[in-house]
Amino acid sequence: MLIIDIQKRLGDTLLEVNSALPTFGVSAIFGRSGAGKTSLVNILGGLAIPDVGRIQLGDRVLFDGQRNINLRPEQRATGFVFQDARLFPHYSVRGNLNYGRPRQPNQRLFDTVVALLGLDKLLKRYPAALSGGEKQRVAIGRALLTEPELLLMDEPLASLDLPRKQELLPYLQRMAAELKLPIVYVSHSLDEILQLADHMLVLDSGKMVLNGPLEQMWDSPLLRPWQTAQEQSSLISAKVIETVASYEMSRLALNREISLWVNQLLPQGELIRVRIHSNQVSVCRERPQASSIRNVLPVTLQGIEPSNSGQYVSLRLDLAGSVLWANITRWALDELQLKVGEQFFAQIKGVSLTSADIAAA
Ligand SMILES: Nc1ncnc2c1ncn2[C@@H]1O[C@H](COP(=O)(O)OP(=O)(O)OP(=O)(O)O)[C@@H](O)[C@H]1O
Repeated sequence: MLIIDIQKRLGDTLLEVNSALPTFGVSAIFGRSGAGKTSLVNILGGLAIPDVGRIQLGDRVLFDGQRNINLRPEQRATGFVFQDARLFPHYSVRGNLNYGRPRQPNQRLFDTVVALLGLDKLLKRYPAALSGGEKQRVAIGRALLTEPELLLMDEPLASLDLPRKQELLPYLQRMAAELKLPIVYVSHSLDEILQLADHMLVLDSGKMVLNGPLEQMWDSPLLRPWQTAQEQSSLISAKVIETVASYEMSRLALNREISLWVNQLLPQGELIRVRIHSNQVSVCRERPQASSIRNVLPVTLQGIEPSNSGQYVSLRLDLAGSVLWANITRWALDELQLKVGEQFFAQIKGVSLTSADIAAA
């Protein structure tokens, strides 16, 4: 565990975090501008000092105010990746990658990182001849080659345009999946977090308001301010149990009886996280016959929440133990006379799920 129990006054804001993050996978730090995300990451890396508290990574104490322990950044074994790549312009890519490596560098790790980040063809180039996305890949490689025990990434995609972001995301996904290294990842983007993170900590005005596994945090009402009705969604993890190559569809098992078809060919046996937009889910009392919709799934109504605009309501449904949200009009709610505890069917179009909605879990 990465134990964080700190306080720091930042002007008018008191940053106060008391939490534990897992020491595997990607933990996203999310929140509004000025919430304290960068300050928290700087504190973890030793670039800023808390007023009081303790930070412990596994059994290593990085900071303990009471015991006067404050490891310097280089003693903490943390790698940093910032918004801008901060490469040395007079060093080649190879020179940048070698900067800050241990005295007896691990050649196998060098080869792995170069392959993982697709840097082999860039090694002789200088930063001026790299695109923004390529520079960030080098910055990430350089951080990994310092052989850190914790990688801190402060909005590494924020300075890139959308095509460059999309170019870099698969590298980050591969890196997160293949390296056994905890990553703390600051982001403004729920889309990015969906693609990368396993865990999410949300800060609001310096206070931690959410902290837990991504699926459990995803539909929290506290995240609503970031989501328009079109963006409201549920997040469900499931294993790929069947693929139909001729139709490019895959079936995900939600439990022994219930499964979800998605319009992607996915690797058999892989655990997948899928986002289902609430506007793409409709409900019906009877199972429709001969429908074009692939997914007609039994659900139980757990709750009905009004929307801000009052035009529609959000139904909280139990789908094989996972939460599924459906937005329907108030008119439909009145007509169907839905009551909490009732069982009926949810319909989800397989084609409503795109690659941006699907990530490895
Ligand atoms: N050294 C400091 N002294 C005084 N106030 C500070 C200091 N550092 C940060 N702050 C303030 O603390 C708050 C949190 O800043 P921080 O940069 O950590 O937020 P953030 O969530 O990373 O924001 P952004 O998403 O805009 O980068 C802001 O209001 C900022 O002005």
